[in-house]
Amino acid sequence: MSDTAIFPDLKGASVFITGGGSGIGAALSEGFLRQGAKVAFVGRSDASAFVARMEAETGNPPLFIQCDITDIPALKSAIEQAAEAHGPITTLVNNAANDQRHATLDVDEEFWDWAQAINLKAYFFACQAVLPGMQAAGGGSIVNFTSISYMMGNSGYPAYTTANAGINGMTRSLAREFGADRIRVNALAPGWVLTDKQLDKWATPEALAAHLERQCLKDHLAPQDIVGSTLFLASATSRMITGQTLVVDGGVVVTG
Ligand SMILES: NC(=O)c1ccc[n+]([C@@H]2O[C@H](COP(=O)([O-])OP(=O)(O)OC[C@H]3O[C@@H](n4cnc5c(N)ncnc54)[C@H](O)[C@@H]3O)[C@@H](O)[C@H]2O)c1
Ligand SMILES: O=C(O)C(=O)C[C@H](O)[C@H](O)CO
Repeated sequence: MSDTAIFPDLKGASVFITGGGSGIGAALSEGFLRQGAKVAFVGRSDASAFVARMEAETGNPPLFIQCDITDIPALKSAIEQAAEAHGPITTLVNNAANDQRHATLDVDEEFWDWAQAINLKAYFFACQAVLPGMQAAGGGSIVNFTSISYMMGNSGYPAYTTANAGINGMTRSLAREFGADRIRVNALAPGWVLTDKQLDKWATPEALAAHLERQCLKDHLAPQDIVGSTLFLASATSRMITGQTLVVDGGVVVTG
């Protein structure tokens, strides 16, 4: 991992990350662990190999709780379990999502509900579950991952882009409602980040070249490129920033 600034207030902080065992989420887990934070994360599949690797490489093992975030009672119970182990959660990172491609005319109600359950509903109920603990702790920071895909007006995954836009509205409303409690709620919109899954599923040479053409900065983003901005939004370094969407995309220029 490339060098990242140290944020002293994150040492010992109780951090909860959805989907923290692979993709961008794994880089985020590692980034918080290297700050000395107490990290709990949820994911659907067994993450014991990742936990062991983090313990070996950072000396600070994360707590993994197996959970499908579309099961809201299970998600709430995982958040309670994390708070019991690490103390009230003062940083929530809503990261888990699914950008499965789909054509508008093929979407049925079941698919729509599934897409919103992962990409929007779980975000809201994770926020709801951590807010009372943050109020009692005197503050906290929530980082909701969204995407530039809806800002670009991309086709090919309309249920996902709808949820991404919804995340920004939810972020601004929660920032307003809980600002007086010193709880900050921000969104982070990555550009195209070349995770193993993106490379495996969607990244053709043509699509990559076309995307780079639209970026001001001519390097593709890696998961590590998202870590510093997330740590910044979590830490008190950004204490007067709330209700914002931070775009980390290499400067994508959106045209007609
Ligand atoms: N990779 C990109 O190019 C990109 C671009 C823009 C935005 N984003 C956003 O960044 C975030 C992370 O993206 P990523 O590319 O790392 O995704 P990913 O699909 O590689 O990883 C998502 C993680 O969430 C977990 N997850 C998915 N569904 C789950 C469920 N129902 N229950 C529990 N865990 C579940 C997965 O197991 C995985 O660990 C997402 O919010 C995504 O919208 C990614
Ligand atoms: O949000 C996602 O999952 C993306 O992959 C967004 C990318 O920037 C997009 O696919 C590139 O056109």
